[in-house]
Amino acid sequence: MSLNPRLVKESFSAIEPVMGKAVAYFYGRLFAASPHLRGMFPPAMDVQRDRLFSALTRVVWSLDSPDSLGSYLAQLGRDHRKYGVLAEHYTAVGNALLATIKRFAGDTWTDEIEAAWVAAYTAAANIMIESAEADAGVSPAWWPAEVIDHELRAPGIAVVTLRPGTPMDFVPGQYLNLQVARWPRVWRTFSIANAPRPDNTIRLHVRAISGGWVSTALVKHTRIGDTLLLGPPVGTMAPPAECMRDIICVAGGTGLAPLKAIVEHVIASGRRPNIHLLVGARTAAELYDLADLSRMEAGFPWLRVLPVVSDDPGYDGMRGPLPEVVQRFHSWADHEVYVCGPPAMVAETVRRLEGDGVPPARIHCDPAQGESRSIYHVQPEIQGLSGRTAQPNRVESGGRPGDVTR
Ligand SMILES: NC(=O)C1=CN([C@@H]2O[C@H](COP(=O)(O)OP(=O)(O)OC[C@H]3O[C@@H](n4cnc5c(N)ncnc54)[C@H](O)[C@@H]3O)[C@@H](O)[C@H]2O)C=CC1
Repeated sequence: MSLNPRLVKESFSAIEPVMGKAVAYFYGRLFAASPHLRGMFPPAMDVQRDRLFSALTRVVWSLDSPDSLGSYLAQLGRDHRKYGVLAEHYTAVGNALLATIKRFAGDTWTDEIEAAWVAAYTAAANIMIESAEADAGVSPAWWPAEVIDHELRAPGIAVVTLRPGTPMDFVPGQYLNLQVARWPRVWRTFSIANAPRPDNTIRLHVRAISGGWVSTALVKHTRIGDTLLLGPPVGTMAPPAECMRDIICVAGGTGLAPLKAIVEHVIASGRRPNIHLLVGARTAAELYDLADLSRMEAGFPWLRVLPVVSDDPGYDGMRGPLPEVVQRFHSWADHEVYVCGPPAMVAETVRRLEGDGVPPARIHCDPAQGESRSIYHVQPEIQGLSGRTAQPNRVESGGRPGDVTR
């Protein structure tokens, strides 16, 4: 059984335009074959669908980059330990996935394509399983964490400080999944907004998103003394290693969180690069962390914090759309660049910086965070799998798209 990334990618691109239907079909198929799995998922599946789509897209389009795919899958495997599911679910998920791809590929499906998907899924699932098994020996599946501080910093924006029951190792720039008691099985991602601290506390910057269950619970209904559940830290954004270049960080809204962690880390490392931190908000009132940032600036003369307000003509400071302000402020071609915030802001900032000659390898942004943005979540299972394989069965039957209960 050998990998054939080309065949997997070609068949996947045929499905991408109807991905919404395909993902709905996938879950229908999965729950029809394994009804007991439904209870492991949240009541509302909308975010879940996005997560599956994100994960699948990322895996398929990374098949030619085994190193980065391997570390992504290993992280995904470790992260899935918190769902507390069982080994055989990998097979159930694989079967449902294969049936779905076959159904939506229609006439283009061949035995060769099927073999390519079986090989790819089996390899991916085995990396996740092995990584989770290795992690089980050294790290908890999740961390209960106590809320030790809760500050409402602006309308709908809170800074929440947590103390995990056992210390959590993480890299500045990483994020984690979080569950509140009010919404069991609903996990949302938030970046850790500080570098590791001696007291092991973790800070989160949270904006209550309209319709966002977890973010609203965190901002409006969480009190000091409450307990939350944290998944393991994930994500690949990290401080520059051994790099003497100057740094620019472009933070949109609560996208500030991981960039603040990175800046804290660089300051604590003893290095002295010049750091420009551009902090964008729509209104001055939403510059929720300025007091803290000013303190950092006062303690580290190489840091310049530059607030930028986009939607308030009366604001007495730098005004305008953040990507435009970044571009016109300075040439950043020699800098290490970190960008985080709303996806469109990130994309536009990156586009402009690349246009101005910043090499893509020096631009760092993580693909997802916050309640409004979803993360990979295939929801297979993980524990106690030595010697077992997650290989799905060949597709045995198929109905029409939408015929999810067959
Ligand atoms: N809370 C967290 O831990 C993290 C959150 N994020 C993400 O950061 C984002 C933060 O959202 P908000 O605070 O509501 O930001 P926001 O909507 O208030 O915007 C923040 C800044 O980005 C600019 N901006 C927004 N949309 C833009 C666009 N289409 N083009 C150019 N500039 C644009 C605004 O003008 C403003 O300067 C969310 O997407 C969230 O998922 C990312 C990482 C961590």
